[in-house]
Amino acid sequence: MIKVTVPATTANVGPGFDCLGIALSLYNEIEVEEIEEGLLIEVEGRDQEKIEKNKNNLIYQSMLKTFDKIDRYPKGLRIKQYNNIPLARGLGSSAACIVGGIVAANKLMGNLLSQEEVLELAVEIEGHPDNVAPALLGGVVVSCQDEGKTSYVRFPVHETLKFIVAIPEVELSTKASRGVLPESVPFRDAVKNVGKSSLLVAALMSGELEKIPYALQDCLHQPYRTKLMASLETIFSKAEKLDLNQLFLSGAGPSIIYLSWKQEEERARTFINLVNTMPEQWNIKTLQGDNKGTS
Ligand SMILES: Nc1ncnc2c1ncn2[C@@H]1O[C@H](COP(=O)(O)OP(=O)(O)O)[C@@H](O)[C@H]1O
Ligand SMILES: N[C@@H](CCOP(=O)(O)O)C(=O)O
Repeated sequence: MIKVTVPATTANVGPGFDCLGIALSLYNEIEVEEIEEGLLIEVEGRDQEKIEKNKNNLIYQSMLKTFDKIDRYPKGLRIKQYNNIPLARGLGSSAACIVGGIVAANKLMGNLLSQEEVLELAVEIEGHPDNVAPALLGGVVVSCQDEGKTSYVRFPVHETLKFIVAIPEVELSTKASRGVLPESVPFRDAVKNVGKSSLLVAALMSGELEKIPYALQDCLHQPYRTKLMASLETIFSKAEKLDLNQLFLSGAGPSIIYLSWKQEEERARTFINLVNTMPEQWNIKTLQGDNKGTS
């Protein structure tokens, strides 16, 4: 029996659209074993009723692509999923399946793929590197995909950072959320995002946490995506008035994350109280960064 544990991820982190992601201390577990024939899929935990338990299952599909790449196949397969990462909430649920499936298939067949090859295949399946890279490697990962090649730099998440994650019951698929993004943006918005994302990465790497709130502003995707849910627009607008500006949309949303650290507990409570005034049911989780990645 092969067992794989995969962390949730928060991608974009404000201005780092499609190129910045952080692994979080919320995990899915996958167990796989070869059987005589056929495909058996069991799913337990969060959103298990929404997950396909047949050949369309994303973990199975990711495993199959791995077997194709190494040209080795099991006789039959049993997959068991234990889910804690909610689907379609912007916490890298699909990335966790893709990375978990590839790593599990690779382990089952004798680890013939290198970590780089695992990452390349994961990016090919997901279509962008900013979730799958931190899901595989842990930590903070700055990644760039160009002409089929992915390059990245990984560094550990600062141990004092806390991620106050507000998760609504409402779903928003990554595909739908990407569909509302513009074909082009004003040059000044592009320049602003380059500056903010560069400053954000430098502050995360150097530990100059006080510079993070100023660096978290985004013009490329958040202004368009927050319009998809009235409460998102309200929370961002009220948070700005309350000077709670270390707030960003997690991945493609709809979850939002308030970044907190020492001496910030009071403001984090103000954020939680603000979220709880919204009409929908919101689940609040306080997470740390994950520096292990998939194991
Ligand atoms: N835990 C999971 N198990 C199986 N399939 C999943 C899981 N999470 C996501 N998927 C598949 O990936 C698709 C896209 O997932 P989505 O939730 O939109 O991505 P994300 O959570 O990364 O925002 C879902 O429609 C589903 O088919
Ligand atoms: N860069 C992507 C990130 C999607 O993250 P997810 O956790 O919502 O899948 C995007 O913004 O579409």
